[in-house]
Amino acid sequence: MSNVSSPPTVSAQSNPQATAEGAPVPTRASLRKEASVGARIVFDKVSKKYSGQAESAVNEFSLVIEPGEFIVFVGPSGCGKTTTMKMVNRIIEPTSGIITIDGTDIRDLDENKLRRKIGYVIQQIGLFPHMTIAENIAIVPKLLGWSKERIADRVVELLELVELDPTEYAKRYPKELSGGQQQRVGVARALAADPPVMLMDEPFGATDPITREKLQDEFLALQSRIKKTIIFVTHDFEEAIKLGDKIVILGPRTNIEQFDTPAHILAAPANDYVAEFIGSGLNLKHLALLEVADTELGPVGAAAKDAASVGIDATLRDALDAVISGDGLPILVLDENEQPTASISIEDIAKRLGAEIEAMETEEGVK
Ligand SMILES: Nc1ncnc2c1ncn2[C@@H]1O[C@H](COP(=O)(O)OP(=O)(O)OP(=O)(O)O)[C@@H](O)[C@H]1O
Repeated sequence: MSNVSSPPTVSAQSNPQATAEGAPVPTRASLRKEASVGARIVFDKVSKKYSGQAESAVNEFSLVIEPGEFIVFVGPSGCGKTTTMKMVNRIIEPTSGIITIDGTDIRDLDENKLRRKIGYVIQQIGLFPHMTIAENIAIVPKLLGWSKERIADRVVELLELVELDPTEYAKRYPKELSGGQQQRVGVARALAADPPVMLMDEPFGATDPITREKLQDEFLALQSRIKKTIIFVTHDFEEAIKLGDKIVILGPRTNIEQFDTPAHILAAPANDYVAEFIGSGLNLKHLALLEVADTELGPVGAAAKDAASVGIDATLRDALDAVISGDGLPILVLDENEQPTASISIEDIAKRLGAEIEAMETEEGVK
């Protein structure tokens, strides 16, 4: 479950330079320059058996996550996603097995030190209602003994990072923000001390579909800049293919059914379990990973002058939606300057999809 009883202070994070011993006060530009990149996380035969349970919830789970990778754990309810994630910051202790971060066994790290390396974002957000947004974000830097000036600087930087205007939001209280805005603050707070690792447990799960999509897009853009190592738990396979560099599809007791890129999983599900999990919308989901720009397109003249249009940087999923809503006829493709540059038809889309799947299957076969 994604319930978290721990107070937000466990979502502590660290800046290696930022210790209570008193590091020099960096400027905002230097903070950005020093930003920690992700760490390598290795699970080696990690198991967890809760007392009173007949079977272990997590059973000999082994996985290597490289620095800066965005890994999504997806699987049915109760398969052990959250338990596995919470063992990384030692909210839950494994029964056996080893987890290392950058080569260090996490049991050899002081718990507080460990948690300062790890940002933690959960669905319930856990903002303190009696603290302003700025105070909420400042919790961990304060614990780390940062100067007032440095904290204030970091709060502004983080609010800008998550696209909330500091002058407008810093002094508000959580209840004065929408659910999506609160979730952005949750992300900002987890990033406060620049941790190399982020654990995210269904962070966007409680938001409506439109807000959720927006938060996903924003977070992807953010990750392309900050390059943390992320473990993200979700029930939602669509969310997994949109966000993950790689997806871990889990079966009962965290059995890894497939660990691969979204495109490979869609093109070549490892077994029936995965195929079933992906569901019948497989090809449609695949289209969301392909771009109009990389597709063989028709001439501008193939589309009617008043046809609908799609941007050259859109996905084939968007293009298909536009084609279908335009009665199935070819539509215009617009370049960066919004000028017609080509057309796209259902046949162009189908051809690209077929070629892509064939190429991936061949690649799989060669491996
Ligand atoms: N504190 C606990 N004590 C006993 N059993 C637990 C405890 N926490 C979880 N479990 C059990 O361990 C298994 C894995 O739970 P976990 O929350 O890790 O699954 P999950 O995949 O994250 O599920 P969900 O998607 O529903 O959040 C489940 O069978 C659950 O009932």
